[in-house]
Amino acid sequence: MTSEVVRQILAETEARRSEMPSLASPIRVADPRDLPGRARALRSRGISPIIAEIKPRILKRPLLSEEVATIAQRYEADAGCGISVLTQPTYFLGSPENARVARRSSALPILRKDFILDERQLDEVATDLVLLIAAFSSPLEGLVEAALARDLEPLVEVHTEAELDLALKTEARIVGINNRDLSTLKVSLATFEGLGPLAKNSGLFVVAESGVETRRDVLRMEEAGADAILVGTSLMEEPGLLSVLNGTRSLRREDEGGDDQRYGS
Ligand SMILES: O=P(O)(O)OC[C@@H](O)[C@@H](O)c1c[nH]c2ccccc12
Repeated sequence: MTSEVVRQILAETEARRSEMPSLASPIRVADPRDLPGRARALRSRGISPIIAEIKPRILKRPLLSEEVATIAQRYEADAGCGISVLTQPTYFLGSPENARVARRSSALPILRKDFILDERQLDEVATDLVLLIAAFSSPLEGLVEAALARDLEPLVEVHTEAELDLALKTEARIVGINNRDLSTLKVSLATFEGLGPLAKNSGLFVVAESGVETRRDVLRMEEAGADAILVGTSLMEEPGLLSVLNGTRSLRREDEGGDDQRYGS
């Protein structure tokens, strides 16, 4: 079962397949950036690795290139671990250009977030990582291999144990466990707590995705084994929250409630 919104996105993507150019020249990013390496480096400094998302839908409008650049620079300055960029155009109001701008504007690894149904979509923009959704990106094994052949690190997203098993059968080294159920769009952090330890036992780099809003949520995901945590909505609403979520700035009680001072000085 899939939600109406997701069904619509999949139908649109499917319809675009007929216009996609053939595989003349598979794309290759010049100098791939290593997400797990950066996560390790941050962790050794006591910083929680947060993959911060650029998700225009939260602002209900597409972003100007300058805005994408500003957000990307802010995420890097606040010790983010990577940047996730929505490129899905209609529902999420993203674009491949946003991924290009984000990569130009910061030194962080860039994860492209879209609904990848066809190998040719991988050549639309050069990034460091690409999201493949186990429930939709089919055949998963083939798309994982196609990504790896381009030095494009696949992050395979799962929401159930069956999908995790599917991901484990591929060559993927990074798995994302989505706390949001794409059939109901409901979020529960307990999803990661159930599947995270299973994925970790398999030796994968494990990302907790969706529904994280507070420092407490971050610590809860780390407790359950998250190597990195992906956050979209709450950062788009308040970019300054990144330094609170990753623990580089603490939220002081006396500052709570004030607008600008909410996150301490
Ligand atoms: O906004 P949130 O709850 O912090 O979630 C971010 C991210 O996990 C979410 O945007 C996402 C997870 N998987 C996806 C697949 C497609 C589009 C978007 C997503």
